Amino acid sequence: MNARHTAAPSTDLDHQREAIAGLGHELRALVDATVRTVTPADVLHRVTDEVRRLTSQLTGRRRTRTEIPHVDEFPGGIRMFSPVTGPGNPLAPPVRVTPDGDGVTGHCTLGIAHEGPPGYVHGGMSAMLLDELMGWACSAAGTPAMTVSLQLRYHGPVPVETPLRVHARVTGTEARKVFVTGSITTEADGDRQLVTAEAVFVAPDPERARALFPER
Ligand SMILES: CCCCC/C=C\C/C=C\C/C=C\C/C=C\CCCC(=O)SCCNC(=O)CCNC(=O)[C@H](O)C(C)(C)COP(=O)(O)OP(=O)(O)OC[C@H]1O[C@@H](n2cnc3c(N)ncnc32)[C@H](O)[C@@H]1OP(=O)(O)O
Repeated sequence: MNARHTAAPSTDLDHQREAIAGLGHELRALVDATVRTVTPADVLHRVTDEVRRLTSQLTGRRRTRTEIPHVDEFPGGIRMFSPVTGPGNPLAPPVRVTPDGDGVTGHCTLGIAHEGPPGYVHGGMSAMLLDELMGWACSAAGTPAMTVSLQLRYHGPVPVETPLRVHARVTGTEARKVFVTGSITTEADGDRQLVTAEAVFVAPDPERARALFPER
């Protein structure tokens, strides 16, 4: 058992978030094992039955499409099930986001499950990381907003199984529009930008925001 499971949670919310993160962590390991295994078909069939049995245990009420999970802070905070930063989402690496001097920086390592060319990250995955981090930069600048335009340049392939750094910063605003740039480098070579991005985000007007996020 690792520290993730033994640390004493301070509140019910912490307890729930820890449980969600614990399941996400194990599912991520399952996904990695699934895309790597060369095990014979009979073992795969056995595991398939076992996974089906486990899935059937997640019963009870399911959240609705627009429901914001009670473990989340929206907008601009913890998103437990984000496909990029959510510790509870096995699709997420997950990226750890920290504020920095002029925006936000994300740290993550992608696996074979995120592969495009063999050994390298899928271009759509790079776009997703940048889109998300640029969204965090908007929130960090006090303007939660949604992407209306995203342009990427792929300068060099991004390796899997290599610690990465994703940086995003707001370069300007114009009424509800926010202009943002972003980049991906390896941790080892922070000067060599492998992917760069430019995006426009728009903070929805209040009426639009109420219609889009009725549960907020
Ligand atoms: C109740 C409080 C809640 C507040 C919550 C507010 C925001 C929270 C939002 C996000 C944060 C949450 C989570 C972050 C998660 C992920 C991060 C990754 C980001 C994404 O994954 S996000 C998904 C993909 N994203 C979309 O799904 C957007 C689809 N879109 C729309 O839903 C509308 O577009 C909307 C609502 C954004 C704005 O609608 P609207 O009605 O409020 O604004 P409007 O149309 O008036 O445009 C205003 C000005 O933007 C210009 N403009 C518009 N489009 C443009 C374009 N393409 N290029 C250049 N400029 C453009 C116009 O030209 C005008 O400019 P001007 O005023 O100068 O004419």
